[in-house]
Amino acid sequence: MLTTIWTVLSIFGGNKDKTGVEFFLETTRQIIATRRQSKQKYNDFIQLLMDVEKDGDITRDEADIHESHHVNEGEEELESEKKALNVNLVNKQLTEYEILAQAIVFFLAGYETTATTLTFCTYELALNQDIQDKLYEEINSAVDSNGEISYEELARLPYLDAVLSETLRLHPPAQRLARLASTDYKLGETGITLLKGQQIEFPIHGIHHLEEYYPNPFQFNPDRFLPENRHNIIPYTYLPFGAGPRNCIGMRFALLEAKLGLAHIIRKYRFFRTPNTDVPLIYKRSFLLASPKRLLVGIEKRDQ
Ligand code: HEM
Repeated sequence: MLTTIWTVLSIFGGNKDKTGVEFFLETTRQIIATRRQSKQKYNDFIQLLMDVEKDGDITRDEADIHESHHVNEGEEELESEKKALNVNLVNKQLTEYEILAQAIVFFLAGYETTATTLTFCTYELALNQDIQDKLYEEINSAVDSNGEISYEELARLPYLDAVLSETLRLHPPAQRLARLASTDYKLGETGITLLKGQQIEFPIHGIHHLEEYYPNPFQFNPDRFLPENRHNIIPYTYLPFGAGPRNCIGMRFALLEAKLGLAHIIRKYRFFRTPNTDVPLIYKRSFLLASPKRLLVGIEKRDQ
């Protein structure tokens, strides 16, 4: 796994410089060593991984079996999750190498993707003042007298959810998904048979921009994701977090984090288009993460 990460980072960086990975490896190694020495327990991700290493006893929580992407839920999906999550997961232990690999994936997958989502969201809000105003109204009506928003309150705000979902549709941070066929598989009546060992790629960005799934696909229109319209979205045509048993494990956390961040930012600041705002955006060539050459918007403090 680390070899793959190195390759990916080298491609991103455009050279074979391993300094970034080495920094993460060294930091994680040090954290693990210090904790082992002090025997102090922390309430965080690395501690969870260390506990798995120590106890060697991981069995799946019943609730995990029912997890799947909220708009991609179907019998087939749940069945495949059930199969995947019940296989070979008993008594899995992690080596230190695996702990390091997981920690790096979480650093990479966990930060860049959410930051990119919020960046694209501010861009769309800058271009669509009416949508920004509507979002501001919704958020303002939900905060308490201390300016705080509870988890329950955040989760029930339909327009905030719709704005982020539409951002993830129009600008999915991950461009593609990949799977390896574990067996020969005939694709319905298409005449196509996937061969065992073949890699299959799913162009998320392309699927999200097809007129037949999303009318007027290049328009930023959060209404598509409002509760009364959501049923129009065909399962597996909305894939910002992937799908199936190997979909994004950080999805719920990412949505919570992005919603909380956005709510606090929008309450205090307004985004707007400037002469330097590129419309449309100009992208760098990238095989994995969407990355514009530059993304400039104006920002001003709101009168409170
Ligand atoms: C807006 C934010 C995010 C987006 C758009 C995103 C997107 C994705 C996508 C498309 C995949 C591949 C899923 C598939 O192949 O079906 C993935 C996998 C993954 N993501 Fe995220 N992600 C986000 C945030 C996070 C966060 C916050 C974390 C961790 C805290 C995280 C951890 C992971 C991990 C560990 C995997 C690999 C899962 C596996 O292979 O089983 N992601 N993510």
